[in-house]
Amino acid sequence: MSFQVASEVGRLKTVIVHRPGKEFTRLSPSNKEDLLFDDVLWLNRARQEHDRFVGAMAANGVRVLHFEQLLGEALENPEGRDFILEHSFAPAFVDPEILVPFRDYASELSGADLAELLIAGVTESEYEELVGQKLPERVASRGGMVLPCLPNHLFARDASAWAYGGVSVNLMRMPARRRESINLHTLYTYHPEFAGQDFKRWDTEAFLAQPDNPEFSDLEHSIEGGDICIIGNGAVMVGVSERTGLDGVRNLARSLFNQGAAKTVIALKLPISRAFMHLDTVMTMADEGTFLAYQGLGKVPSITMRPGANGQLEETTDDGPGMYDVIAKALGLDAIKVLVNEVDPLTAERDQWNDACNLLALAPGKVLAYERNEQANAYLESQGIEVIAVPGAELGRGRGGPRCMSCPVDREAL
Ligand SMILES: NC(=[NH2+])NCCC[C@H](N)C(=O)O
Repeated sequence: MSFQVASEVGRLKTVIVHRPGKEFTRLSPSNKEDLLFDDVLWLNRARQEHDRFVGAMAANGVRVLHFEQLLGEALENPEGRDFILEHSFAPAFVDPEILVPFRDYASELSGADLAELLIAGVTESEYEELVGQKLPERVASRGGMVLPCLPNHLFARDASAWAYGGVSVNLMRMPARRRESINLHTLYTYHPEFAGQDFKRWDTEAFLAQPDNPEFSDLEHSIEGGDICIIGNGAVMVGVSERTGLDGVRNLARSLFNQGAAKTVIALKLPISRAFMHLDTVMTMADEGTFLAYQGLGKVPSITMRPGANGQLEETTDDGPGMYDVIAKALGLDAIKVLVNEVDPLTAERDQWNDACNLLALAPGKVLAYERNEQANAYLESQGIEVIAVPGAELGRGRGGPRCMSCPVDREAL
């Protein structure tokens, strides 16, 4: 397998996805907000939709890897297993009183069963049956889960993101998603198809400072893949958002520059809100030099980072008006094309909420999009973009579309 993501739109070759599973049987009206979902899901329908999504990629020659299977395989490696047992069964996530028997139980599982348990979590009632011990009264009275489920693995884009010849395992902003990074680190470090292969890690120090650190208070260091857009020509555009802090962008820029993997990183300052949680909820690429943007985004301020003297970052700021020129310059183009569907603002807002801007390019000018955004897709077609529409009535309830649900590992250069 080769590992190289040098653009957003070159022909997509290999991708990691996560098919929704048992974790969604735990998503409920009382916990959905903490788990970052706007509604509960009908699991079987969500799985059918996801199969269509995967089928559309496979039909276009994409090799689709399944996260849960990869994690299970990585956990067959004793060191991978030890790492995950130590950091996931840690006081930050599991009540200290049950930590030891719970970890002992988990350590006996097969790789596949342990992977499922880590993603699906364990409810209080399951615990007693599985571990064969009564839950202490204090723990049992919480009415929740003794190991929380991780439904946001569905959005495979966020916890790790590939850029040029390497991957960043990300420091997630929201507590509900922090354990995802532990799983991704385990996969990339211990899975036979990834371990020791020819790729870099952009995160290492940041990640290792985080795995199960209960304080994790320095949110300016967080970064999530939905904010990271590999625009090409050695440039990366990163949203500073509800999820990504400016220091997180700077850390990524330093890692990329130190290895000569990139020469420009543009930090775009987004409004801080759930609807705009990541850059890819409001702006993605559809073709070479061509972007699709939500009309409500407008032009936002940016900081352009380039390698400076003595390993420092050289930063140039723009207050907003120059946004498109800043991007064009990083791409070495005279201008970029930004497609904005000028419809009634309420329509635009509804479409954006349903991920109309969250495109996954399979090749230049050929994108996957949710079929529900009929009018937005017709607009794209009118602009010469080929749209392959996939269902997302259930999948979209967590606010993520085709781009969010995919983690490209290998993409042809332009
Ligand atoms: N790249 C993205 N836009 N991901 C969407 C993530 C949605 C997820 N429920 C969250 O709130 O974290």
